[in-house]
Amino acid sequence: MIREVIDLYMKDAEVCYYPHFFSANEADYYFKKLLNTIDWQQDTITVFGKTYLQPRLTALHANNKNPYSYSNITMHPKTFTKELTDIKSAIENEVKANFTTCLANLYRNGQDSNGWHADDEKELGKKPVIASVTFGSERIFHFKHKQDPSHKVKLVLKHGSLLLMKGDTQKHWLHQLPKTKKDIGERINLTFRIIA
Ligand SMILES: O=C(O)CCC(=O)C(=O)O
Ligand SMILES: [Fe+2]
Repeated sequence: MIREVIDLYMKDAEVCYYPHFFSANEADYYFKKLLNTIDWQQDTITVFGKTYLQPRLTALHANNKNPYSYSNITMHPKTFTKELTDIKSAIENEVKANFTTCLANLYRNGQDSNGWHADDEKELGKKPVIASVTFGSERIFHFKHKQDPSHKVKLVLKHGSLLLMKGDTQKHWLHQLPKTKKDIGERINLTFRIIA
């Protein structure tokens, strides 16, 4: 299959965006299925010694037993569901990587968010390949260069889209999913990663 792909041409990074990686029908199907079959939970995180409820629900799935730790929490994976396996295969056909792990995020409404961070934990390796899929309400996504914060990139992550981050992206850039005052519904994000 031939799909539209947009290279973001960001300095010190390798990022590309597939606005319609999945068809509208596939995306509708996966959104409903994932909402109902994933065991979503709200974890607490500790940042600078203070404990907060995460402003979103999450789940970790993998084809190995390797945990994933960030912001002082350690998640232990469950096995992949049928839909996660199918989505992973569709991405791997395009991306030529073998993902082990999926961190799933459920943003319940515009008040749920994901603050500035880089996915640079050492278990992801030196140049992590991260494939990030969106189902449900579209949201704005921001990048900011670590050494040159005036260097910013914004994009809208659409229903059924795929954002691919590789190379030195995590080394040189932060990303976030800000809150929005818009009255919007749920968004599911799946980030496929390699944790060997
Ligand atoms: O929801 C998103 O699009 C971003 C998720 C993300 O950055 C992460 O889980 O590391
Ligand atoms: Fe991230």
